[in-house]
Amino acid sequence: MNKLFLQTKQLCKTFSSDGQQQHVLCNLDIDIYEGDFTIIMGSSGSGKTTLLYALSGMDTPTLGKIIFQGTEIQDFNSDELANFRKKHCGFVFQNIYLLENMSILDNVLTAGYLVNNNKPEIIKRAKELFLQVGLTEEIWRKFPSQLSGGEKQRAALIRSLINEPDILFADEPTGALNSSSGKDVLDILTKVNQKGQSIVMVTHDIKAAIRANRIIYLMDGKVCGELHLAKYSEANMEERSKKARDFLQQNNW
Ligand SMILES: Nc1ncnc2c1ncn2[C@@H]1O[C@H](COP(=O)(O)OP(=O)(O)OP(=O)(O)O)[C@@H](O)[C@H]1O
Repeated sequence: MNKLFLQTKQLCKTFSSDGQQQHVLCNLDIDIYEGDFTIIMGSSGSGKTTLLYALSGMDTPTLGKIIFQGTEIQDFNSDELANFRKKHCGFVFQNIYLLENMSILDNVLTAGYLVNNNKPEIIKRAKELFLQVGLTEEIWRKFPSQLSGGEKQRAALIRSLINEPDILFADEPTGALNSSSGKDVLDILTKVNQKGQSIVMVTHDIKAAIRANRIIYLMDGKVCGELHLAKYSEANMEERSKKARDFLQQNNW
């Protein structure tokens, strides 16, 4: 088993509105391992995004601990949290959030320069990543509004990887894409994971879920099931699809 990397201990998140409390995450103990592609699934409202936001320091838990490589991040102040996110985490979302007034290349470089002021190194890495995901120079010179949804999501992925994050958090990154663009994005995620990138991703899509080697199923803010799979390869697609479908059925998905 890979090295323990990110952990929650008795993690709770409660939202309060109009005098009502909603316990969205309830005493979660989750271990995430380095190099894993971990998927979080569950029905709508089960707390998947809330968990992802807590794990990545984008939101603070109500109770409990989040331990990243031995450091408890829930006690960080806002500057320390911002620093943690900038240095260690990459993010991709269903809504892509590229800056519209900059070229795709500048979107990526700007993210890179926030962490590394060695500009030639960032430019070199950005160009290598663009070519790896099949975005040509003609495309990276364009502005976001001139790209297809799939191209934009690939660009957003490059932006999230430019600083070589320890962990990539993804919230339904294929949710708004057609199946061919979705597959391109999943192929990239699979490739970077095979090179060692740790990924935690929320999805509703079984095609996305079977790229992972671990699926955690949430129900009402608790872990109600977990499936371990071999690392993805085209050769074991059928077998892993069946295992994932059976697992999801057992969990009344
Ligand atoms: N900032 C907030 N304030 C109040 N309630 C919230 C807030 N964020 C989330 N919730 C509530 O917490 C519950 C869980 O939300 P969350 O987005 O984590 O679910 P999810 O499993 O990701 O759902 P979906 O699959 O529909 O995206 C929902 O009932 C939601 O309304």
